[in-house]
Amino acid sequence: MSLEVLKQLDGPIVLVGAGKMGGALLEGWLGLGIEPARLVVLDPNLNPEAAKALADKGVSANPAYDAIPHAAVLILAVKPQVAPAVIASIRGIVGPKSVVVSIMAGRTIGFMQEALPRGAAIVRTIPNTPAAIGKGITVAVANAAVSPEARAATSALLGTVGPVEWVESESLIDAATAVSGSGPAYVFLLAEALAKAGAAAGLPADLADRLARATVSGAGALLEQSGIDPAILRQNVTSPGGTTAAALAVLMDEAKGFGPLLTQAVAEATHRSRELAG
Ligand SMILES: NC(=O)C1=CN([C@@H]2O[C@H](COP(=O)(O)OP(=O)(O)OC[C@H]3O[C@@H](n4cnc5c(N)ncnc54)[C@H](O)[C@@H]3O)[C@@H](O)[C@H]2O)C=CC1
Ligand SMILES: O=C(O)[C@@H]1CCC=N1
Repeated sequence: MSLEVLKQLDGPIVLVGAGKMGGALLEGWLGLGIEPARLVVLDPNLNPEAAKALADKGVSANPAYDAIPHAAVLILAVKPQVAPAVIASIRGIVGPKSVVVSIMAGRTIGFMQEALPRGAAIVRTIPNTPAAIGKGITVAVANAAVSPEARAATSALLGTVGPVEWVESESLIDAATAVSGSGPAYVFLLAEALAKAGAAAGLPADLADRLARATVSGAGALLEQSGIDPAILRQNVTSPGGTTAAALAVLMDEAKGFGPLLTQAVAEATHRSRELAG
């Protein structure tokens, strides 16, 4: 269904910025059936091998700007700090029927409305890097110029790499950025810290790495596939008076445990997202 919506788009899907997040979306799209010929990738720092690999797949990489028709969907996936210069350079690709989808942390719809042609349809989103394997999640908010068709096209495009959660209030995007946008980094840090803690407890470092990796990915898969509340899954591991209870007494400390630490971390990330608005 979603790919059908994309096939009917009038114009290319233009990705501006193919770094870690733009590249993850691109990998997801190519892996999940988007026609490569629909895609245009603009990134001045693409290395020659990457540009050739895209061209070999049928993706247009760094064509001349004036050869690019108005985009059906244009995804802004550059750093928020370079947004003013980048938007100025791509304005010509934005036509009356284009929808501009920003994945930039912080940059507001108001900022983009100022920088893009008057009346542009804009969706501000925050995806995350598991999109590369079709396991992302995106939170999105639209401005008033986004038609139901443009919203459907955006949902279809981002929906190829995971669910899309539409919200009505733009202010929620900063907190969503702190939870799901940055969140994979917190989970990877957990894997790193668990491996180090295992080595400190006497395991050979390479075994500790394998155990931590398999534990984080296995627990994530169980959470996803079982659909069971994480608190119940936690209780299922925890025998009264056993080893897990001993560890959780530290991790669930009301003052110094995971809970207050993550609340503080998410508050800091939310604050930083607001600062990046510019
Ligand atoms: N990395 C992540 O997990 C997430 C990142 N984001 C957002 O995605 C955006 C990109 O972040 P990353 O991919 O991490 O950064 P990155 O630095 O890996 O990618 C940015 C890309 O933009 C390219 N670029 C620079 N100037 C350009 C121009 N004039 N035209 C086209 N491309 C240009 C760079 O060469 C680079 O490949 C940021 O705004 C970030 O806030 C959002 C959600 C998650
Ligand atoms: O760290 C950042 O600013 C970006 C936004 C969310 C994940 N990476």
